[in-house]
Order: sequence, then structure tokens, then C-alpha cells
Amino acid sequence: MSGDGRRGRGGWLRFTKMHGLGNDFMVVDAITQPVQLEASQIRSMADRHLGVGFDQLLMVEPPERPDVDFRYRIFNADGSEVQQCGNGARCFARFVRDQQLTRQHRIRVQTATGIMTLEVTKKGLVRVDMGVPELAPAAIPFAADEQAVTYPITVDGQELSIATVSMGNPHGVLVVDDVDTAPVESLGPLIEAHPRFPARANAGFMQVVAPDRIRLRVFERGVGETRACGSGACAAVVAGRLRGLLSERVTVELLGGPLTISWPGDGAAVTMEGPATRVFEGRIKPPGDGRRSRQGGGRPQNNRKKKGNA
Ligand SMILES: N[C@H](CCC[C@H](N)C(=O)O)C(=O)O
Repeated sequence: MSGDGRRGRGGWLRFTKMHGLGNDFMVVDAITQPVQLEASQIRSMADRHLGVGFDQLLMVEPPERPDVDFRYRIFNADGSEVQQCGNGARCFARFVRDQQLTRQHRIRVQTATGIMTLEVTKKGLVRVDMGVPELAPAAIPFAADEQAVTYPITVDGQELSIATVSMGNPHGVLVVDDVDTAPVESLGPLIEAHPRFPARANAGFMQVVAPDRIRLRVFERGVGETRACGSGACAAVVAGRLRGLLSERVTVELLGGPLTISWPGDGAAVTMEGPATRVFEGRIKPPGDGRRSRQGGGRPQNNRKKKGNA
């Protein structure tokens, strides 16, 4: 990945531990320190007993194009590089301001699939333009002959009705009666690895409380169940609106707390607003030596066409 293979003095890597509603991150500044990490090293640092412990590692890199402020890279706890992390985007905005890498309130970042605008609000929350959702099966990617609001899918011998949405990363969304009793532990991993999701998927379990309020649990690709999933909240609202169940602006209640998600409808971007919290600063010597055989560090999980959201 980025950097020239050397790390900071003595091989120590500076990081900041952050979270968005309990979805937690190791945030690494790859601008003021050289960083090169292999997928195996990310997996080791993700370990909650032997490493830092996190759901995702977020990398802050210099911009690769003149119309953005930073490059934003995301790695799941299993070491896979992915295209989107909504809770991470909020923490990214707080991080680059706290570290004085920018003084801007509106920050444009380039991800593996597009450009996002992050805005730190006067209330200290962060508003993120999450881009226009993709619904075509090929964009998710999901095996289906044509686009539909929901698809029949067999999981563990059960016939389910699943919606699929890409926010840059793939989501399968189920409607359930009660998230507290939803089969997240049993069905989550089976949906994540279902053969109809060739790039795997994040599995959302959505309970509609009212047109402007849902409860949501997410079994995240490459991690497992997290306390919150920002892109999952966006995907659930899109899926719910397409089913005629939800209004334009929805409060999404996740295990870790609420997000406000707005989606005017087809062709429009999804907006997410919520908190970003810094927990501690630290240094770690990544296990092993990043200079051994270069891996791609995990290919982006699916090739959503590149486009700006501006
Ligand atoms: N597990 C996700 C990436 C992180 C998404 C989540 N943490 C968020 O806040 O959007 C994936 O493999 O697509």
C-alpha cells in the first residue's frame, strides 16, 4: 500500500482510535508518516486481544487528483480493502481536522469508487454525501437476470426476500419484525458469503417502526456484526423507500445509537449525519515486516464504476 516501506522511527506506527456509534476504527495518517501494511498485518492489528482491535482500518493519504483534499482508503478487520465506510467517513473528517491536516469544514475525499463530501457541522456532527446508490444487480454485484426491488433468495433452506443496494459497497437488506430477535448470527454470515454475492455482501436486518424511523442491525462483510454501519443505514433507507415503507428523512436506530439518513429518491445522493468520536492516540509496531512480498493489500471488493458525486 502507500509509503515507501519504511515506517516511523523505530518502526512505530502512529494511529488514533475512533468510532462512529461504536463501529470502531484505527485511523492512520499516511501523509506525515510512511506506511506500508500487508493484509496479514491489518488482520493482526484488528485482533481485540493481541492488537489494537477495530472493525476497520482507515488510511488517510495524499490526494491523487487536484479536485479532492485527501484519498480515503478502508480495510476491514479481515484485511480486505473495500470501497465505502460511512461511519469511517465521519471519523475521517474529524481526524484530519484534529490532526490539522486541514482547516476546512467541507472536505472532499476520493475513495475507491468515487468522491465524497464530508462536512463538519456547527453542532459538531459530520454530514456526509454518500453518493448516489446503485441498484442494478451488476453494480452490487448480485446474480440476477434483471433489476428488482426485492429478489427471492434461498439461505439455509429458507426462502427470503432480499433487497440489494450498493453505496460503493454491496448490501443485502432484509425486513424483519423485530431486530432484537432477528437471526443475525445465523443468517448474517450465510448472506455475507452467499454465492449470489460474488464480492460478498454486508447483511442488513431492518425493522420498520414508522415511515421516519427504523431499527437496524448489520452483519458486516469482512468483520461480523458491528454496533453500527453507516453505509448499511443508507442502504436500508434506500431499500425501504423503494418498497414504499419509508419517508425521505429517516432516523436509523443502530445498536450504537441513531443516524439521520435522507434520500430524496432515484438519481439523488444519500446524505448521512451523525457523530464521530476520538477515543485515544497510540503507537504500534505492526507485526511482521511490511517489506516482504508486496500484496495488493486486498483488491477493492467490487468494481463499481468510478464517478464523482459532486
Ligand atoms: N464492511 C463494509 C465496510 C465498512 C462499512 C461500515 N463500517 C460503514 O460504516 O459503512 C464492507 O465490507 O463493505
